[in-house]
This record gives sequence, structure tokens and C-alpha cells, in this order.
Amino acid sequence: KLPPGPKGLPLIGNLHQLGKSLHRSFHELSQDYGPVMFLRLGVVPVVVFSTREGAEEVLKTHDLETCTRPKLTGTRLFSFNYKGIGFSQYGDDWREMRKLAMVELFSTKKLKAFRYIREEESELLVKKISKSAQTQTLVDLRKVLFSLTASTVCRLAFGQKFHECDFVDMDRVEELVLETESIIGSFSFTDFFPTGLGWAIDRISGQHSDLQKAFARISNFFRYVIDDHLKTGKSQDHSDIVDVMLDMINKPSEVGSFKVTYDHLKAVMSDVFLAGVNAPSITMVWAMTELTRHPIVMKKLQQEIRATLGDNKEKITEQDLEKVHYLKLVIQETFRLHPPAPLLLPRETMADLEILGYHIPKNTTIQINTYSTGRDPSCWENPNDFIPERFIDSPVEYKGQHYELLPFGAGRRICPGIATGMTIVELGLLNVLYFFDWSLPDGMTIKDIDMEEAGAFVVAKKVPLELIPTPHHW
Ligand code: HEM
Repeated sequence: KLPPGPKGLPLIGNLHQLGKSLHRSFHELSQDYGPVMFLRLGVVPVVVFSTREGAEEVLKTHDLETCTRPKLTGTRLFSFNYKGIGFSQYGDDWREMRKLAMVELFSTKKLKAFRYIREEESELLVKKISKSAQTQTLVDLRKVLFSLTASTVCRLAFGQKFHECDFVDMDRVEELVLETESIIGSFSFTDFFPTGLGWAIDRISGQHSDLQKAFARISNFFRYVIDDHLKTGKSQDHSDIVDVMLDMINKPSEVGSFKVTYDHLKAVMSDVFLAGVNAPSITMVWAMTELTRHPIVMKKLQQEIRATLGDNKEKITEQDLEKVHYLKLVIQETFRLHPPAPLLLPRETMADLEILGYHIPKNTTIQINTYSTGRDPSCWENPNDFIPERFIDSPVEYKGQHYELLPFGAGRRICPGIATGMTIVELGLLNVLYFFDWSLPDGMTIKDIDMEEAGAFVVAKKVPLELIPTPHHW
């Protein structure tokens, strides 16, 4: 007994029923076909789960059988043949690289040690915005917040200060991340049609050459970072994960143990670059968008922040984050309505399974639609409204234990960058909201704020959020 789903056409299955935005198409179809839905994308069977119960069954009860990733043309290329974390199948490469990143990048020790990097980068953000504030010019929040995350994450992981480095400029980095995410998120027909046919369509449509070009550009960028490490020895700031992996490549340990290669190194760089840079900045932009649309919430939040932290502080530190409770509720509510990766990353079943009374065959792609769970009226009162107060006295958190709110996923493949990502988001927003008051440009009202989304597996606000900053006078 397969789950119900829309009737497909020969060869293409249900592909014609999906729009550009997969999570929205799945959401709409699930209103007709129910919370567990079966589709066929070309030859690939897909089951979509749209409720808390479904997400919990998959990610908690069947964690081990559903924790591999499907093999796709784009993900194979950008994970250097599945040598990294995010796109790799469950197995030795994934396990070893995730373990290494947990120690060298995400451990509590590293989080504490790298605090000064996040604080310095946030101070730079304030300086940058202050310049626009003096002249009362518009700030494109996407640009400045992307620059904050990109420079923080790349400095943490690659030891590279991008503002001082001669082989990269921030606009190029943004272009590179967005181009790569968009090309990975677009369909390769090779993955959905019988071998020869899909292969031919991808060559005629240009998909194959677009993938190769984007891959060449990103590989080139990684090559620069690696060469720079080899040339200068240990990096400017600290010994980073690139240094550690280069050591492992050059001095392999005892026979029989796991052998780290350049492909592992580039795949981990690709993970950090693609998974770590965009999601925090997208979250901050959505939070600022919702706050601008809800001036009462903005006012309450800024009053709480300023009353708690006191007047005329010169600098925000990470210790301040523990004191600003309402900011955390605002971020949770932002995640509920705007999860940056609404379908998480796709999973694949490693065995035939029985889930919620349905048969799910081995090698089926599993999609968890957190866009739907975040708007499920059986979990949330007035689900379409932005109400951070709903989390006061609520046990629900974002860390993968509450299946109605899963911005970072859950289970074995949960995001390992939760703590890093959350600190960047909290610190960035706290700086932006403590030091500045924000207004819409002349002639624009709240109603004019466009809420359209863009992106395939990472979904951002499509139209830039441009606001005027004014320094706060105490
Ligand atoms: C607001 C910030 C972030 C959000 C919302 C976010 C969200 C996610 C989500 C939804 C997944 C898929 C989880 C699943 O399939 O269950 C994921 C995976 C991942 N994220 Fe994050 N992420 C964030 C920040 C970061 C940062 C800063 C890094 C690294 C510097 C990072 C590295 C990764 C990696 C490596 C994976 C793959 C995990 C695996 O497959 O084992 N993320 N993230």
C-alpha cells in the first residue's frame, strides 16, 4: 500500500505538476492528497511528509534507515564524488568527515575560542552601516548581512580575512554561492529519466555545461585558498580545518586508518561554503523583514534589548546574547514561517519501510516539508501570523527535538552548524537592532514590502530589503 498521490503521466510522472518552488508545490498538493504523499519525478519515487507526526516517524523512529542521501549529478560534482558531509551517502566518508568537522569546527571548545572572530566581524558590520547612517542612505540588508556571514564563516573555517585578501572580493563570493546553490537546486534530467534520454536533454538544454562551469569556478576558488595555506603555512588567525586536513594529507597516520585526500578537503570546504554561508544571512533578512512589517514587535524588541544592555555600549559581546530573551523568540518565529531550507536536504530509504501505515520502498527519496509543518493549524494557532509571543512558556525549540519546528533538521543528518549559525544570527541581529533605528524609504509603506521567495533548496527573500538606518540616540 503506497501513500496516495496525484496521478502522473507516462515517462515524466508528476514533474509537470511542480512549479519553480518545490516546497510550495508539495504544500499545495498535500492539501488534496494528505500528509504522506507519493509522487514520481520521472523514474524516481518520492514520498513527501507534511506533518509533525510524519517528520517524527522518519527522523526519530526510522532515523538509521532514512539517513542516506540520494545520488544526484549536481551533488556528486560539488561533493567531489561524495567525499564530504552534506551530500554524501551514509558511510565511512560521511562519518569521518562529520566527526572531524565536529571537533575542528563545531566543538564547544572551538566555539569559545573563535568568539573574537564573530565579535570582530560584527563590529565591522556596525562600522559599515554607520557610514550609510551618517548620510541617511539606503542599506541593502541582504548585501551587508551576507558579507557578515561569509566573512565570519570563511574566517572560522578557512582562516581567511576576505577584506584583506587579494584573491577574492565579497561580491564575487556572493555570486559564487548563489550561482552554485541555484545550479545544484535545478533539475538535471539525467537524474530523473532513463540514462540516454536524460543525458541528451541535459546536454541540449545547457544544464550539463552550466554545472561544469559553476564547478570549475568553485574549484578554482578552493584551489586559491589551499595554495594560500600551503604558501603561508598556518593561517593568519588560528589553525583552521584546512590546516588540519592538509596535515592529515601530508602525514598520513598508521596503516589501515582512514585516508584523507584533497577531494575530502575540497568537499568539506564545499560543505562549509554552501551550507554555512547563506542560511544565517537569509534568516537575518527574513527576521528584519518581519520586524519591519510588524513595527509594534520591532519597538518591543528594541526596547527590551536597550533596557537590558543599557545605554551607550560601545560594543556588543556574545555574553550579551544570554540576556535578550525576546530576540530568541523573534528568531524562532522567523524560522517557523521562513525556514531557509524548507525541505531540509533530501534523504533516501536504505530498506523497505512501513511508515504511518504505508509501504515505502527501498531507494525512495524522502522529503520533509518544514514549510508545511510550520504552518500546520493543528500545531499552531493563527499559523500565518507573525507572533513571537507564541513561544513564551512553550517547550518548543529549534534544536531537532520538536518536529513541528525543524529549521536545522533532526536525527543523524541534523545540521552540525546549529550553534555557530545561531550565534552569527543572534549577534548580527543584536548589533543591527541595538545601534540603529530602521525606516522604509520615502514613499514606501509596510504594504509595499514584497514577500516573494527565490531559490530551490535554499530559499531567500527575492526582492532586496532596503532600509534607512539612523544611529540610535540615547
Ligand atoms: C541559520 C543557520 C543554518 C540553518 C538554518 C541550517 C540548516 C540546515 C539544514 C536544514 C540542514 C539539513 C539537515 C537535515 O537534512 O536534517 C543542514 C545541514 C548541514 N549544515 Fe546547516 N544550517 C545553518 C548553518 C550552518 C553553518 C553555519 C554550517 C557550517 C559552517 C552548516 C553546515 C551544515 C552541514 C555540513 C550540513 C550537512 C549535515 C549532514 O548531512 O550530515 N550549517 N543545515
